[in-house]
Amino acid sequence: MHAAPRPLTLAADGPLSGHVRVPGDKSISHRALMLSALAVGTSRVSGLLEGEDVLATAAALRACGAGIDRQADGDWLIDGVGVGGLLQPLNALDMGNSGTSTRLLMGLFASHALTVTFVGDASLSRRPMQRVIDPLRRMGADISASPGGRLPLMQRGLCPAIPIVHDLPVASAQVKSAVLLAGLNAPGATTVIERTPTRDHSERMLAGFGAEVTVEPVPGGSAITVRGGAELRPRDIVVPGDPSSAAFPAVAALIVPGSEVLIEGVGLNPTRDGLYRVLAMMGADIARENSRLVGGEPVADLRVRAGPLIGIEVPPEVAPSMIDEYPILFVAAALASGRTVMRGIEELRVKESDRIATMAAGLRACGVECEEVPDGLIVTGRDGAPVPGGATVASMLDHRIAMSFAVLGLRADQPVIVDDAAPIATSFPDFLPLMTGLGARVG
Ligand SMILES: O=C(O)C1=C[C@@H](OP(=O)(O)O)[C@@H](O)[C@H](O)C1
Ligand SMILES: C=C(OP(=O)(O)O)C(=O)O
Repeated sequence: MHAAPRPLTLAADGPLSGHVRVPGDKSISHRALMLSALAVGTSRVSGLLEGEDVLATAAALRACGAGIDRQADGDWLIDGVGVGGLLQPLNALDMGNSGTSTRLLMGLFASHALTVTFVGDASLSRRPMQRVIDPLRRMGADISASPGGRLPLMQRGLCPAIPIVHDLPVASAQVKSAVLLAGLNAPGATTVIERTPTRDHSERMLAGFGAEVTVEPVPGGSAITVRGGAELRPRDIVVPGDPSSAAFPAVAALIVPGSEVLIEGVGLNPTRDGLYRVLAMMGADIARENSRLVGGEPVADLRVRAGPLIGIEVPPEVAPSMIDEYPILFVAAALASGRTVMRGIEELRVKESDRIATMAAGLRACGVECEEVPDGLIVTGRDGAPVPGGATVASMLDHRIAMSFAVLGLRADQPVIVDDAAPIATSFPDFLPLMTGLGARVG
């Protein structure tokens, strides 16, 4: 997908300022397309993230019979085929760099009698799929994966699927969602037991489309149950701004002295807002203004002002609510005073890259002291002093690594060169114009 590497360096000559709006939430955008494609009739989605990951989901659903079109006003119209109504795709489905597309679509196709081949880029082809293969096999899918339970893989679904109770072995919203999506076309109740809460967009949106979903406390967690067989009703969805994307301008504003930035319309679902809670514990000045509900999701404008940050021990239980935000938290920690200890985050090792190892290597190259441990990273902050920089860092086909080091460059004595910024287009295609609009300079 990404041809020639595109290096990127950002710098700041003075404070960042302005009002910005980040693109639509990636998790919600994937789910809006998938559930609309299974509804009977036409759904409208406003604010859909038009990043490569979400476009991979759209292309896959289109290849299986859903009508998916972008309107001149930027809204997307989706003509659904009904639960169980997807058609046999003619070619392999290319998931690009997107774990969410792959795992959720595997679930969705597991209850269709279709043979589907999933392929992806070099990063996605290294990521573990066994965590979805296991429950989907129990639901009746026949899956042949590459060694280690990886892509490329071929799957033959069963229609209807067999309802199961699945106790999640890892805290993963993708696995939870895959099982619930398969359960839509299974007779009776399909239940996922979750020990630690993870993002609940699937549960919220399934209920919004008219599926019967219940969440009940069970010893040591909660049981999320979907009842199969219900017809999904089309609906209009407004996608809030992505808190995971907002994290980059937010941390940029915190670390560039004198900055004040307003980020409008940021989704702050409590299963997603961990970074903002942790930054507040570190002393960050981030005010939530104009709190409201958008499309059933809590949203606010974030006013971020630069100021000193204090290193802390980040409570491991917060991890699922900010799992994608650790790379940029490592950057904030690099500018804080004292040590920031971030543990219980071994899941970072199986994202688009090993985010602990990739960030540790790049931070060290930029002169930041850090200690990698099996389940995390301990960063010794520079107490507000700029990092030395003067290094080229590898983004490893990982959008969040690329954006994190671009932001670090804003507070570095010498340039921080990101070797390849092309992956940023997977989740935040307008990252660069947004950052330059706030006063950053491409250096
Ligand atoms: O369900 C989702 O939309 C996502 C869940 C998380 O993955 P895991 O479920 O693998 O933790 C997250 O890292 C990913 O960016 C999006
Ligand atoms: C991990 C991520 O996404 P995915 O799993 O969908 O590739 C991410 O966006 O940081």
